[in-house]
Amino acid sequence: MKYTSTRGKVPACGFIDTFLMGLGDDGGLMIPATIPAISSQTLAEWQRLSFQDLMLAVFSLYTNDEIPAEDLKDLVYTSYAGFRSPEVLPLTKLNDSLYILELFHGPTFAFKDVALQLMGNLYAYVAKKQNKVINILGATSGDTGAAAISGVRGKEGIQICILHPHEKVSRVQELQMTTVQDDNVLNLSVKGNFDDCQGIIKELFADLEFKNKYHLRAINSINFVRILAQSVYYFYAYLQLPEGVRAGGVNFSIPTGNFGNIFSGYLAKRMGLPINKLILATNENNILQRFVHDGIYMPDKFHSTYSPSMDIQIASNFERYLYYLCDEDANEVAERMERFKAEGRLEFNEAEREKILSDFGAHSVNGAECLNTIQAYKDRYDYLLDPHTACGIAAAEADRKDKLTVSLATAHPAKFDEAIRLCGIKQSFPEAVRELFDKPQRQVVLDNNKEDIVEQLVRFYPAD
Ligand SMILES: Cc1ncc(COP(=O)(O)O)c(C=O)c1O
Ligand SMILES: N[C@@H](CCOP(=O)(O)O)C(=O)O
Repeated sequence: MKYTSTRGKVPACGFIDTFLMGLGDDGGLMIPATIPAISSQTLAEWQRLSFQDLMLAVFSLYTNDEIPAEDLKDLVYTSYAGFRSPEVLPLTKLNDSLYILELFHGPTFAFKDVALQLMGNLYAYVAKKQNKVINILGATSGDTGAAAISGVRGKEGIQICILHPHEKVSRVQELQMTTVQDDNVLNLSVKGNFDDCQGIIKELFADLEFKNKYHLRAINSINFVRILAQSVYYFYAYLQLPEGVRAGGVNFSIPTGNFGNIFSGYLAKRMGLPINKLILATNENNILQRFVHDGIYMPDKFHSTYSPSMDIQIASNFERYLYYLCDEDANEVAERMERFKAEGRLEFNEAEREKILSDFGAHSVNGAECLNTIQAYKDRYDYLLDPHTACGIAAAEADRKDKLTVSLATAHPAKFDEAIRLCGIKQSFPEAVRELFDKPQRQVVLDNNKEDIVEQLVRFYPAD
C-alpha cells in the first residue's frame, strides 16, 4: 500500500512515513493510493473478532508489514487495556431503529482516545525503533488535546505542544490538559478560537524548513492514521448489530466539526461496509450542513455553543472528501483549494450536489434543540447524552426517523456539565474527573499571534 496526497505533489510513500509526515508536504492531506475492498465473505469472517482483533485486521491491510505482526498486536492490545468497558466500545440499543455506539470509555472520556491511545504508543514505538525525534504539535477545541496528551505524557523521546482556544473549552477539558505536570507537555492557551489555532499549526506544518528542523508530527485528523483507527469502529458497530436487523444496511449519525470522524465512516463505506447514509450533525457552526444542503462550502460567523468541541468553521478533512468528489483528480483538488483560499467559498454543480446528497444527510442543531434532546432522552430512556452526542441524536431523528441508525456517542456528559446543568440535571462525576478539580494547572496564555507561539515552540522542542 502506498500513500499519496490529495494535491498530488508528494512522492508515493509508505505507512510509517505517512504517519510521520502528518500534513502532506504539498499542503494536501495524505490518503491511500487505493482503498482496500472488503468482501462480504471477509466481513462475515470479521464477525467473531474482538475490537482489538478487528483493529489488527483493518490495520494489517494498510501497514505493508512495516510493523511486524507481533509488535502491532502488542501496540493494539496495550492501547485498549485501560478502557473502562470490556467491549471497549459498547453498543447500546435505545429502540428498534436507534442504537448508540459509546466511544467515550477511554482515559479522557471522549472518542479521541480510540485513535490517540494507539497513536501515542505508535509514536513511542517509532521513536525507539527508528531513533526519530517526535515533537508533536496539535490544535484542539478540547478533546483531541486531552486525549493526545494522555497518549504520550511522560513517554521517552516525545514532546507534545497543544494549542487550545483560551476560555473556549469546557472546564473539565481545560483541567484534563493543564493539570498534567509531565515535562514533555506544553499547553498554549491562545486568545482566539479553534480555527485560529488550527490555522497556525497548519501554517507551521506547511513551512517545510521549520517542520523538518523541529521534527513536527501531527496528532490531529490531518494525520491519516487517526482516520484509519476511527474507521474501525464503524465496522465494529455494524458487526455487533443482529444480522437480521442490519440486513438492509445501516445509517450512522455523527456529531461533526473537523469532519474527521465522519470521513472515517466514509472510508469504511468505500472499503465496502454497507452504510446507507452518513448523517452529519452540526451545532450552529453549520458550514458542513450548508455544504450538504446548499452545495456551497463557505465559513460563516463563529458561534460559541453548548458543544464547544464542534465550534469549528474550517473543517480539515473536507479536502479528503473533495478528493473523492473530484474522482481522485489531485490537480482539480489543488485548484479548488487555491480558489477557496482566494475567494473564501466553493460552489458545487448539480451532479456533485446529487452525489453529496447520496452520501450524506445533514442537520444543524441549535442550542435549544440540543438541550431539549438531552432532557428528552433522560426522561424517555434514562440515558444521559453529552451535548455533542445530543446533536447526533437530534440529527438522526430529523433525518432518518425510524430507519436503522447507529448514533455515535463522542463524549461522556461529565466533560460538559455546563450544558447538563442547564437541563436541570445533576450528574455524578466519575472519580477520574472529580479529582481533576484539586490539581494545580500549568499553561501559557498567549495572544493569537504566530510569532509568540513560535517563540514558545522553539524554546520547548529540541532542534537538530
Ligand atoms: C465530543 C466531540 N464530538 C464531536 C466532535 C467532532 O468530530 P470531528 O472533528 O472529527 O468532526 C469532536 C471534535 O472533534 C468532539 O470532541
Ligand atoms: N474537536 C476536535 C478538534 C480537532 O479535531 P481533530 O479531529 O482534527 O483532532 C478537538 O476536540 O480538539
